[in-house]
Amino acid sequence: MKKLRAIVPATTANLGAGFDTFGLALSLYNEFEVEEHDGVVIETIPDNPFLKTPEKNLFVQVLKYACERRGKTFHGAKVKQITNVPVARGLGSSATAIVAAILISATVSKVELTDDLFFEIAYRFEPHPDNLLPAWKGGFITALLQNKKTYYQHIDFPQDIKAVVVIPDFELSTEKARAVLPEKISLKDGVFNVQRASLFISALVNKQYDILKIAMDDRFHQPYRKKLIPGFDEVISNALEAGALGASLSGAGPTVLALAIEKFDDIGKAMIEGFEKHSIKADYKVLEVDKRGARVEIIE
Ligand SMILES: Nc1ncnc2c1ncn2[C@@H]1O[C@H](COP(=O)(O)OP(=O)(O)O)[C@@H](O)[C@H]1O
Ligand SMILES: N[C@@H](CCOP(=O)(O)O)C(=O)O
Repeated sequence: MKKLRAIVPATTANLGAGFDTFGLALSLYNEFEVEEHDGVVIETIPDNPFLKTPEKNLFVQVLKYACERRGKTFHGAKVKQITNVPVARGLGSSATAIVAAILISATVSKVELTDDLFFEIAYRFEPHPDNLLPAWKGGFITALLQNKKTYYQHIDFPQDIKAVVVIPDFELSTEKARAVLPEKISLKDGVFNVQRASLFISALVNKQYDILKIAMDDRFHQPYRKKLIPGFDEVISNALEAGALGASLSGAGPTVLALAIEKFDDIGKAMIEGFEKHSIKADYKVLEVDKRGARVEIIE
């Protein structure tokens, strides 16, 4: 096997009312380099002892599965990861690892990567098309999984909208953030979210940005998850006051997302203040929408 590199964008899922449905690729990238090796050796930049453990490293686990699925023995791999997407912060870090390994396996085995093949492998590791699809294909995607089939649509995301993501300095695993969700929701809350999710799509298509503020509200997950995120309400209201078009939890959190066409730094700083009032340190990034999705390069 040659030395290969996969570059995969971060994603922000849900965007408020589109819980388990909407996902957007962002201009922040994880890189995964791999070459054949006896045994597994993982280097992570920056150093991350957790990700250097092969059993915890989804990139290695998916590579191994994809290799064995082809009837081959997995002898190991030398992996170098440049991790710009923080782990367990609601920016689709696990999806970057899964997508990278699937794309690299398909390239090595010279197999055409169909949707069926992609999802057959990906869903063994993470059942979230709202992260997997934008990480793979880029842009904004609305998706659903029914009877083992994934239905999805790409929607043009306005060029002038940027994402301000405010990343607090604590981790929240997707597993933990899903464990606090209720089994059932009321009809009233169901209607609330359907109305807002539909309005969100219409506002994007018609470029009617003043509607985004109301369209990004949610009753499916944020009211439950915010208990795990000190300052959440204040961070959202600070973002809106500073000029954001709309704001929501990013994925399962704890990162908070604001969409904006101006005042990006003011919005980022105001959101950080919201966290700081609750003694949480945070950092912000102003990101573009990634339209390209994941890619694989042959290095040597
Ligand atoms: N960049 C990565 N490389 C390899 N494995 C990863 C990576 N990011 C996450 N994982 C694995 O996936 C698990 C689940 O991560 P998760 O909580 O879903 O994070 P995120 O919300 O950032 O996707 C982690 O505990 C880790 O074992
Ligand atoms: N729809 C999922 C998305 C999880 O995204 P992540 O980036 O936090 O893994 C959810 O909200 O649980």
